[in-house]
Amino acid sequence: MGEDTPVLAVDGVSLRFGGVRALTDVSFAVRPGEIFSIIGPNGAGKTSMVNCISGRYRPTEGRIHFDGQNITRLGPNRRAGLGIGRTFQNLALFGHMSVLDNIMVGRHHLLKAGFLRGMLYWLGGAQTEELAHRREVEEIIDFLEIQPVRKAMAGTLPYGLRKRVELARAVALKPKLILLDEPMAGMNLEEKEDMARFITDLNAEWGMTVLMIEHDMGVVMDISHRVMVLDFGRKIAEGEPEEVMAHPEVRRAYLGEDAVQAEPVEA
Ligand SMILES: Nc1ncnc2c1ncn2[C@@H]1O[C@H](COP(=O)(O)OP(=O)(O)OP(=O)(O)O)[C@@H](O)[C@H]1O
Repeated sequence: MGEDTPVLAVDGVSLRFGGVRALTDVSFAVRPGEIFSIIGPNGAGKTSMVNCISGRYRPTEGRIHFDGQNITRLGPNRRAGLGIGRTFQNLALFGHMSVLDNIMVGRHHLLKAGFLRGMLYWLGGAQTEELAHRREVEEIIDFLEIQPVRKAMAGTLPYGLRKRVELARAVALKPKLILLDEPMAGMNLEEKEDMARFITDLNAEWGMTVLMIEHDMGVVMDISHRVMVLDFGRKIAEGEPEEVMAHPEVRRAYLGEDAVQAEPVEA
């Protein structure tokens, strides 16, 4: 596979719920090492698109390739196993479990040793594997700066920190592509700045390709390499942040038609 093969290629994806057209003929590709953001007004189809990629929804039409492989018909678990990780718009942590256990849960499918093998090789392979496993989890905990709360019950943490633990759990699966659904939602400015830094570091230092839905335009413009804009389920623009924001249809979708028309028009 060449370097130019996109990590993710979405081709002509449409999604209907009965009479509702959530997505209409959307195509785009995410390149290796990119932070790619999907923006758009409420109900534009952003979460629907992420759900089509993670396997939660099956597109009515179109194809999705991950790393060159057609994954359109695969279920969510197979896609996760291939290297697609995700976080959710609403928190999905086990509130009564410790931060450490919440993160370990994410990794269980990565352990090769099954029960029998574990019994046979307890003093050998499985134990070594378990140790390596723990070391990697500790590395993620250090990286996301959650050491001080590693033993705390996840449910007792402030919201911003819980979001970070959720990110840690997704990262623990070592995904090649991570889908972030509104990672900054409900955060204060400081929490947003921290989260933006973690996402850029994950991308730059750990080489993780990121596909993100985010409403906070400041963050999107700051950290995205490329942005796609959806409106009423259709793609209306795609490109680098500045060029997308200058696009007349994007301004119309965000600012309202009147605001755009009110601007002086050159003769
Ligand atoms: N499970 C569903 N059943 C029926 N309609 C749905 C379902 N999920 C989404 N829709 C509809 O599909 C359209 C796109 O919704 P979606 O949640 O993908 O938009 P969004 O851009 O993520 O919005 P928001 O920014 O508000 O989260 C909306 O009209 C929504 O009502």
